[in-house]
Amino acid sequence: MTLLDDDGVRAALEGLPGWSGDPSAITRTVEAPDFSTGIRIVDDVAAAAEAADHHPDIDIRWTKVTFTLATHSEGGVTQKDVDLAGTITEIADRHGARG
Ligand SMILES: C[C@H](O)[C@H](O)[C@H]1CNC2=NC(N)=NC(=O)C2=N1
Repeated sequence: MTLLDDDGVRAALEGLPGWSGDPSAITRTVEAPDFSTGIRIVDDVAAAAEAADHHPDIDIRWTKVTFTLATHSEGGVTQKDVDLAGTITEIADRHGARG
């Protein structure tokens, strides 16, 4: 899996609303309608991560859930991270999260 450079990450972020980052990692904090919904988002993301064999760092703070993605084996952001970020966005949108 090829590492994305600065321009590659910038271009990818244009297609990922709410995400920010640089070639080391990309991140997004979503705000769920309530704590339980946040946990359901995390549960659905966990299933997607297992299916993709690619796993985000996840920080849960009441209704705010932060996802951070990097490909550890490559030392930075790859297409795998961009793809999972898109899936996380779909999941968060489906559960009515903002941010
Ligand atoms: C063997 C397995 O494919 C690797 O350990 C996977 C698992 N999940 C992973 N997740 C993330 N975010 N980065 C990785 O490099 C990674 N590697």
